[in-house]
Amino acid sequence: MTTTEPPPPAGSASETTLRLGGVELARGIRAQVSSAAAELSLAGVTPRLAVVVATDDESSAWYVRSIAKTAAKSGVSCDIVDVGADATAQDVRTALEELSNDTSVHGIILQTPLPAGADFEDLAASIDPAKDVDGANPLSRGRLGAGLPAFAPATAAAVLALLDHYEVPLAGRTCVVVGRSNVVGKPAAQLLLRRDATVTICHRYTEDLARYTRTADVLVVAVGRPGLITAQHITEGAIVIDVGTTPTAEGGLAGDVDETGVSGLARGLTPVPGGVGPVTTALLLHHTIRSAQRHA
Ligand SMILES: NC(=O)C1=CN([C@@H]2O[C@H](COP(=O)(O)OP(=O)(O)OC[C@H]3O[C@@H](n4cnc5c(N)ncnc54)[C@H](OP(=O)(O)O)[C@@H]3O)[C@@H](O)[C@H]2O)C=CC1
Ligand SMILES: Nc1nc(=O)c2c([nH]1)NC[C@@H]1CN(c3ccc(C(=O)N[C@@H](CCC(=O)O)C(=O)O)cc3)C=[N+]21
Repeated sequence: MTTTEPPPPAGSASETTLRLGGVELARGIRAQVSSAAAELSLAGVTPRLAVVVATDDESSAWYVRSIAKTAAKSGVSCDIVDVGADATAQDVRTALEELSNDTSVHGIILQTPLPAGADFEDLAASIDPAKDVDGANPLSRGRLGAGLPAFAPATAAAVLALLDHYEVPLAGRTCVVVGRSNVVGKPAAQLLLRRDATVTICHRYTEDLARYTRTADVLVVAVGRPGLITAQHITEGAIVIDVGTTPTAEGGLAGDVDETGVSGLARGLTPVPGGVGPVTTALLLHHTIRSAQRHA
């Protein structure tokens, strides 16, 4: 066995897979956030986001660090409210209620996962819908599903923002979403449906996953299992959005898609890191700005 992979020969098919990076797009969104934050501050309002954490999960920690760093650079004030991984559901609820009642707070996000015995859907109902910048309150979810104005979960919004940024047509196209969490898979599917795509949702109980994913013009994968999607799961020319972010032993992040395997087959693939993640963070702040503007 060789320890290093030989580079692909010049002119090989892998050159045709476009890297659908999110860093540039995120930068643009952050620039909008910064100028809107500056305008708000002239009006005496400091946009403020509160992140409620009750987990030691590494993937969540990555995200929280990324939110705090990006907020600091963009003129958004960010409070990390860490109630501890041993918090009770009532501890989390109390924190969410206090932040909902605090008029200086414009955005609230509750990180997943939660401690055993704390139900996300149940707790998210305590987030003031006006401050629900990650679309977690069942009221926001229902409105989104009904096609009414509401904040979409930032990750699902980031999937659509990337597809739009790279001008991927959606109306009438076949989109397959792998993963059905309320935070990512389900809302992403709803947003795609709203854009007139034909949408299939796959999950743990889907038999013969590849049978469905191979039908996809656009494949969105949000599972959290590195290497789940291989060359046999996609059809030539597919656009693949990899939402997965699993921390690796080396301190990096791994997506759900076997990048080497699908390269040359997919028309485009989002990298991990540097794809959906940065756009998610930027959009969360963008939502916070919109909430602060309404408040002002
Ligand atoms: N980049 C970003 O901005 C973000 C990245 N993430 C990452 O995305 C990933 C998914 O997050 P999240 O939705 O919260 O995770 P969840 O664990 O809540 O959901 C995972 C989903 O994947 C499904 N699933 C599990 N195994 C399989 C399988 N073998 N085949 C098909 N489906 C499967 C599950 O199905 P079932 O429902 O049947 O159990 C479930 O619906 C994680 O890696 C997370 O870190 C999350 C949010 C933002
Ligand atoms: N209620 C809730 N909503 C979430 O959206 C949510 C959550 N809980 N719990 C944890 C997961 C994980 N997640 C990530 C988002 C961005 C990056 C991200 O920005 N990653 C960068 C790298 C980060 C960095 O460089 O600091 C990248 O992919 O390039 C990672 C992970 C959101 N999640």
